[in-house]
Amino acid sequence: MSDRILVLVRHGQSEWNLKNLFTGWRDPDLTEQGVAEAKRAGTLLKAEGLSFDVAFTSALTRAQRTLALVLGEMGQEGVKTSRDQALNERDYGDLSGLNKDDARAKWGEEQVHTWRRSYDVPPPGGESLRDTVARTLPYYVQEILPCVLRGERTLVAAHGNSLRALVMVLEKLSPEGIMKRELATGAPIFYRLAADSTVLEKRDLIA
Ligand SMILES: O=C(O)[C@@H](CO)OP(=O)(O)O
Repeated sequence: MSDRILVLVRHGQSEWNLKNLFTGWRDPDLTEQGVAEAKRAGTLLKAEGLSFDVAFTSALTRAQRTLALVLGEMGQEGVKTSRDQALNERDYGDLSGLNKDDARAKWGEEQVHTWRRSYDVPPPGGESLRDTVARTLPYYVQEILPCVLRGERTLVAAHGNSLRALVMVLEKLSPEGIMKRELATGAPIFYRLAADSTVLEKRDLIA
């Protein structure tokens, strides 16, 4: 029986991460540092002796490019890949494109933190993390999980909050627990699942 392996990786630093802008569904590319982070993720995964049978990513450039760089570094360019907007970043609505410090100055530290990290308070015109879970989870259950359970080693390259939505489910975190969970750019998280889809083993490949 082969292992049920799932690796999640957040895209490398984007131009808008660097400029400190709310990004959401906007589509900036990776910075040079982001490219280096994605390559380092590939090197780390290769050093673990891992290879992948299938990959998933969002409809956004920064995640797709990260996936390509990871697979390129592993010498695995041909891996079957699915792209879907179900894995897109949480939609930041009216905040998209605004500077995060300017937003804090305008609405206050606490309000901006609530918009960024609460479970169920959406930013104006955008999605809460709960809304993001509601669109990523069906895709996970219908498309990603069946591959993992069939024993196909699976890589998902996506975004801070679309991956926090999956991490919440995988790690059975409460709404309070997920508030404190930050995902670093280009830092792979390795999971080995049981046949009932619960997590047997979890490792952060960058401490
Ligand atoms: O701007 C965004 O889309 C996200 C990820 O970079 O930011 P935050 O850390 O506020 O969730």
